[in-house]
Amino acid sequence: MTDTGTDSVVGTDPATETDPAIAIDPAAGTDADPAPRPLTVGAYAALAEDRLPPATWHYIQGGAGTESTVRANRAAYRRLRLRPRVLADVSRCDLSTTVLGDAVGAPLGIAPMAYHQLACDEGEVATVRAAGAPGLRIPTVVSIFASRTFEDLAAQATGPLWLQLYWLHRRDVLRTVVRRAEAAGFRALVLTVDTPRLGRRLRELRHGFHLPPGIVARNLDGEVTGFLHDRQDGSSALARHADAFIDPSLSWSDLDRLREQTRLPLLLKGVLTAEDAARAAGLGIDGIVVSNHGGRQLDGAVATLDALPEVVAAVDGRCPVFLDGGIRHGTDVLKALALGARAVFVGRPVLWGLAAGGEAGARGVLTLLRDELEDAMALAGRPSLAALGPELLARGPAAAPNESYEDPDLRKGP
Ligand SMILES: Cc1cc2nc3c(=O)[nH]c(=O)nc-3n(C[C@H](O)[C@H](O)[C@H](O)COP(=O)(O)O)c2cc1C
Ligand SMILES: CCCCC(=O)C(=O)O
Repeated sequence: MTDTGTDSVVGTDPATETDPAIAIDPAAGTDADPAPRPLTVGAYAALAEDRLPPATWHYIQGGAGTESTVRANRAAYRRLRLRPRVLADVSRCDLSTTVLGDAVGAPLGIAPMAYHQLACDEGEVATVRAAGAPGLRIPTVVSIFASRTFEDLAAQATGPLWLQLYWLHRRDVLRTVVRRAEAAGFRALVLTVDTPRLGRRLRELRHGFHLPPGIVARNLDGEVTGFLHDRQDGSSALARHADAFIDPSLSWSDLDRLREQTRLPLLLKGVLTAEDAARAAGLGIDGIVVSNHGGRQLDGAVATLDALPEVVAAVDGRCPVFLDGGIRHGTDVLKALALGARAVFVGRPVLWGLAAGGEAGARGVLTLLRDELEDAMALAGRPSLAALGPELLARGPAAAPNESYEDPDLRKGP
């Protein structure tokens, strides 16, 4: 991937007619429609934007307030340059590793996102099938607001499933979803701690965002799903739903009660400081996800790549540290791993893939990131994940954002 890389496309590739991972559109690559094969994650964003209703696109794409944290997440990657080593025998690059004890094909995972059926009819079923593709077998963090049932997902998944939780007022409902996830074979719980209320997402407000009929939080009963389908101009149904059902009193003392209910490992998602990371590690938490919710919560929050080193230092090996936010290229993954992330989670690009081509589209996005990471490891002279460390990185000068889809998050304003 180069900074000048635009979404220029190759011509008709014979492979597009046979490989569903590439022919994300049934007509793609045929004489009738010599459709482009997406060469960048950003190209999937372009396809998604063309296919999704504007309100849905803006819900997915948007951040809070001025979206400065969305931009900061990307800018942090542009400030770091790579220091390649040579003569390192890169004839074989090994991307496989373990996360929470499970073998995975690459140090990648899918960040929890609500309502994948907004992007394609199969919703999260398509997502977990893509994550389980040979060569990937990466974890999917299933949102408590998933639009397909845990049981349907477990039946289709070949990679690990983790369940993301919001701290609902209704603890009885939380207990039930945890029990169901355990019974379905989920491997971990991820408690999101950056959302005592929803960030002020101007795109949602502008579009009066609400869920279309037929898309529901399939794993929750109707007692905790109010407001989601009600349109009100200038207001977000999701924000009203969160105000009503997410308990903002969540504090450190609640973690023990959650852990008493389950033998599954418990991770915290949304930690951005050494202070909180040290406290979590001291309490014996099983993993930390450095995240600012893709810039959708506190506008102005620090970029996740910038927060990562202090969190890794504070945790000091007591639990694995993961990161999400702004991962769009294999080199982004490499930079986060070099700063100590055990693996990284991908958010919006997965929904772009789903919108562009369902399961095959999501698989295309994930495979692209995996392949780009392998390229980057080979070219940086680091054939093994174990060999990655901060000596791989140099500071700036920051490369300017690319005007093309290279940086899809910058492509269109609210
Ligand atoms: C459409 C959408 C829905 C999301 N829903 C959830 C959710 O239900 N729970 C959660 O913890 N995070 C949620 N997130 C945040 C993601 O887990 C993740 O932190 C973020 O998307 C990562 O940044 P990226 O999109 O730049 O990769 C959502 C993000 C998006 C874009
Ligand atoms: C109430 C939360 C909705 C899903 C979410 O976390 C998001 O849109 O970022």
